[in-house]
Amino acid sequence: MRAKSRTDVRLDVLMNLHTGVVVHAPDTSIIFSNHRAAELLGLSEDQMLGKRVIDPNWCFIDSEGNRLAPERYPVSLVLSTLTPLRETVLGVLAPDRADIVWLIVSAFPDFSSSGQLLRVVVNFHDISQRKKMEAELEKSRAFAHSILDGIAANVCVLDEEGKIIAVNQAWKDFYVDNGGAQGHCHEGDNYLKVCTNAIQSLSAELQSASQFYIGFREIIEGKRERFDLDYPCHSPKEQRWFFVRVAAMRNVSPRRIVVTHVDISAQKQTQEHLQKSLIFSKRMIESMRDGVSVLSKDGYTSEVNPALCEMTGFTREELLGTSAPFPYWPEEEYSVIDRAMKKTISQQQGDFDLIFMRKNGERFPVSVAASTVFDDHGQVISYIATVKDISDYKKMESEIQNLAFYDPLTNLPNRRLLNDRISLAIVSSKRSGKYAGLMMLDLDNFKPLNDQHGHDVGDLLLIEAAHRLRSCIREVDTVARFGGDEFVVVINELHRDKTLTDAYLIDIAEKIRSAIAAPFILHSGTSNDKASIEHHCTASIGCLSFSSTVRHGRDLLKLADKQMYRAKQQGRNRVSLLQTDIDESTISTNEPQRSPP
Ligand SMILES: Nc1nc2c(ncn2[C@@H]2O[C@H](COP(=O)(O)OP(=O)(O)OP(=O)(O)O)[C@@H](O)[C@H]2O)c(=O)[nH]1
Repeated sequence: MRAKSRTDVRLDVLMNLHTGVVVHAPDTSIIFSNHRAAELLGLSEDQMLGKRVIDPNWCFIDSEGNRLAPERYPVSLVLSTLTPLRETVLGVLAPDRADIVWLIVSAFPDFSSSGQLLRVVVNFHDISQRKKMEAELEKSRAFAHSILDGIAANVCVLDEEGKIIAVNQAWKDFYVDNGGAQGHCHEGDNYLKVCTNAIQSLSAELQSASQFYIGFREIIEGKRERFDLDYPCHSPKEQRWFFVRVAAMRNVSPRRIVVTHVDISAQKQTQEHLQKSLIFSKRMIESMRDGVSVLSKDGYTSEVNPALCEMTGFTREELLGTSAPFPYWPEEEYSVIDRAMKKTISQQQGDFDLIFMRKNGERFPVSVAASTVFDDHGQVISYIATVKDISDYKKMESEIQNLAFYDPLTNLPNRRLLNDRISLAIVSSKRSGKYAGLMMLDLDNFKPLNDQHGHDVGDLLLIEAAHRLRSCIREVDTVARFGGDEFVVVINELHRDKTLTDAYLIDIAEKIRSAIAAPFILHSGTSNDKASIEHHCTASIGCLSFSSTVRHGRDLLKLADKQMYRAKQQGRNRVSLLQTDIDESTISTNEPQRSPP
């Protein structure tokens, strides 16, 4: 077999090159095409050789997918300009092929030594795969961008030197909102320069600016991966706050850094309002005149106000952190207060009158209003109790009680209480079967003392007379002021025998009469003008014994009154006893007829 000539070898190589090669004559007709060219162009060699116009359905398209007119084909351009065409990207639409084959095409004119155009050599190779990857890449870039643009935060991506290489839509909008020119958004600028300008124009706080620079530099230098910062970005018109996160992307080379700014002004404002309202509540609690104690949901004291400390005598430090039994609970009241606490927990609130204890051990009455505090989800946050010291109130209450039942001048029981005591004596007599005694006493010639020395001196005598009466009887017995200079004495459970009772009654009445008959030394006048008055006074006493045969105290009082007037009539300063056993008939026939003695 004949060895191939060098020309044959070259032709073989050319024919089998991986690059497509087509040679056109100056009239554009194809004079050479290798296998790869036919393959890439989607034509048979027969369809190519000697042809100018190929299949009408066959064409080149540009990168946008537009069909190219034949005069813009590479060969036509070289023929018209007689200059080379380098690396043009073209797509081939072949009739029998579904996919576009993308080529990178170069074409060169070939001249003779005399400068005559001999041919145009066109070469091309397949970049479809690369194009496909680029399209995929573009798709994923578009996808990433749409995600970025969908983020409300301002995001920018920096290269390893801190240059901004991408920003999202929110960043662009923010830039424009802040007076930046539409279309420009710092892409290509160094991020630190952008920050410096922003800080200068917005007069932000220097401290957060320097924190930011340090953190940012460390990320750029790869010393740390991430940092977060809240920073003020106030404009003359607005108070704004931002949260910034600077983070290096993971597993990305070369290094990329993502900066995210989130406007947290609303959150900050809410925080500030919350802070203010917390301070307000604290001040309010502090300024409350009632004591306040706040317990955590676990029952530990988390707050107390100065009023509670003052009231109890314990310091804030001594009360904070304490749990039941609290230092101001008296031991003997533990169970009562504990019940109140449990009631508050089960019913979410409660009002209680309790006894608390001061640090010095003194007990004092308090009124406590306790309630449970819930969060928005209905979970218990704490318990709060306001504590009012009601010592004064209780004192007043007892004074009112006194006024209702006691005579303010002598402090003896008044008529109302006397009626109760007589009723009790009747009940007690029924139970014991013993007689009780009743005395009606009227001072003799009291009026002249008033007339001569005035009512104040008369008052002094009434007070002293009350003392003397009290000293003549037992604790269990009663001396009441009936009115004016009249007193009533009730003596309980004397004897089962009436005669003995009467005798005993006379004894007491005589004792009283003697006590009243003793001279009264009355000190009148002011401290500068004091006078001592000696006054002699006597008493007329009507007395009777009674048992449970009597139903109404008022009947006894009427009978004793009548008896007392008898004593007056008999010459005063004496005791007169009703000797008959009292029953309904005695009462009806003994209707008192007061007449002046
Ligand atoms: N100082 C003073 N006098 C009173 C008070 N209540 C009543 N009196 C006076 O007490 C006097 C009682 O009157 P009488 O019992 O009729 O006068 P009396 O001089 O005691 O006469 P006899 O009872 O008949 O001996 C009246 O002058 C009343 O004004 C009082 O609270 N203080």
